[in-house]
Amino acid sequence: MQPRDKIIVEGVSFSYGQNPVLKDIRVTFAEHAVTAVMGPSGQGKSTFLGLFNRLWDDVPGARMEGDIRIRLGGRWLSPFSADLPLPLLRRKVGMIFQEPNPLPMSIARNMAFPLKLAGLKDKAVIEEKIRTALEQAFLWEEVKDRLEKSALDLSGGQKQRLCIARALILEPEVLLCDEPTSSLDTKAAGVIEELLIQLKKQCTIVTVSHNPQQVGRIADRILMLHDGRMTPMAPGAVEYHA
Ligand SMILES: Nc1ncnc2c1ncn2[C@@H]1O[C@H](COP(=O)(O)OP(=O)(O)OP(=O)(O)O)[C@@H](O)[C@H]1O
Repeated sequence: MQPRDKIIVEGVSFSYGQNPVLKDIRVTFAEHAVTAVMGPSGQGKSTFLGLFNRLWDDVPGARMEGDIRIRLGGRWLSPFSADLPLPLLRRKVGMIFQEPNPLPMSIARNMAFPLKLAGLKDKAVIEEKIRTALEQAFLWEEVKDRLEKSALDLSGGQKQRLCIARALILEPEVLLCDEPTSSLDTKAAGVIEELLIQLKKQCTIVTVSHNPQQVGRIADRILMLHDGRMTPMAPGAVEYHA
């Protein structure tokens, strides 16, 4: 069966003030796939990723033209739609970053935090959701006996899996990953790679990576960003120096 589109990007250009970064990008993203965005440093990969959850809303002078549609809850919506308030958009389009960013509080409170922001109060439901998300992120077994301990004492790889679990707890339909393994050692990075492959069953994943080997292992599709333009790459054809 042909995979369905999850995201459609139509003629998107983006600039920071006088600095044009993205030029007339037209691309679609398939549901339940890992799509990797590659390209040399400073070409706009993070900028592109951040368009899907309006990360650049508050940057002075930032301007986007064109259209983005994301199929959320069965409806095609623009991230800028009045039907999609920013907190809801960010629940449905989760994001993880290069440096894991747990909050300076316990593992359990890190996990409960987004649920409480979303208005959930039932303690038993929160506990169940925490367990499910930590299991999905391959972290439960490692932390189940230390949920009340500080998240800051976890290893780098564990912190990144905690951040993934914290995004998953909101049941996102899209997960944006901005170089999610670049601060990790090879072993910890391998766990995250395996995790992303598993997570595409439940989410559509768009990941930025500088690592052609990694992309070869995890991506169903590769897009190269260069000079503001985006081009699909054949698997195996990816070779560049960042
Ligand atoms: N908040 C911002 N304000 C102004 N310019 C920015 C901002 N963020 C990024 N830029 C500029 O936009 C361009 C693209 O940056 P971006 O971080 O998106 O590239 P990248 O491909 O993700 O880079 P890298 O691979 O090094 O992470 C760069 O010229 C950068 O200086």
